[in-house]
Amino acid sequence: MSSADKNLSVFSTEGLPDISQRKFAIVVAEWNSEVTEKLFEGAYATLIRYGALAKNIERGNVPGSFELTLGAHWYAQREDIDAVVALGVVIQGETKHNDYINHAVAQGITNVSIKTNKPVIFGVLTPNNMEQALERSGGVHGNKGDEAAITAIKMLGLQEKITNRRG
Ligand SMILES: Nc1c(NC[C@H](O)[C@H](O)[C@H](O)CO)[nH]c(=O)[nH]c1=O
Ligand SMILES: CC(=O)[C@@H](O)COP(=O)(O)O
Repeated sequence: MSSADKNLSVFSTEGLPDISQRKFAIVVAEWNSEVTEKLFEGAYATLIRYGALAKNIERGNVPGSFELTLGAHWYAQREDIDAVVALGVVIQGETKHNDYINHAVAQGITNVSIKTNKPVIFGVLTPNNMEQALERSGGVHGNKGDEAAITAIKMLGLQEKITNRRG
């Protein structure tokens, strides 16, 4: 199913865990900031809506999506951070540069998540053009930032269930 068939901001909220004591980091790429700011707004608002406290949400900017991996790693290594949301927008250019960035950051974020044993969420848009980016950052297809935040919350819920750990 593509984003065109499933609005990124529509999701089941059944059984979400209590996140009032959980700490989140949101790492935001500055490239295409008109879009990444909207992703951030969506992610931040979703965390707050489902119970996170503003004082428990930290933001860090990185220059481009390629740097999301290291930014996420620095946050995920911190003992007090429970989950990290990485937000970026890599728009296809004339060359394959975007492919290298996309693959590197997808793999990099996966590695950080496994290495630190924490949810590190891939909130990176990989559109063909700015129009597709805008459609997925608060436009007709919803907001990937909302989806990334709810994914972080759901993974914390699963972690609690599997490990019997309360936040
Ligand atoms: N073209 C885009 C980039 N490019 C920059 C890289 O992410 C990186 O900062 C640079 O290669 C230095 O390591 N980044 C995006 O997030 N989005 C783009 O469309
Ligand atoms: C995805 C990018 O980094 C972008 O600047 C590359 O554009 P191009 O492929 O046209 O050089």
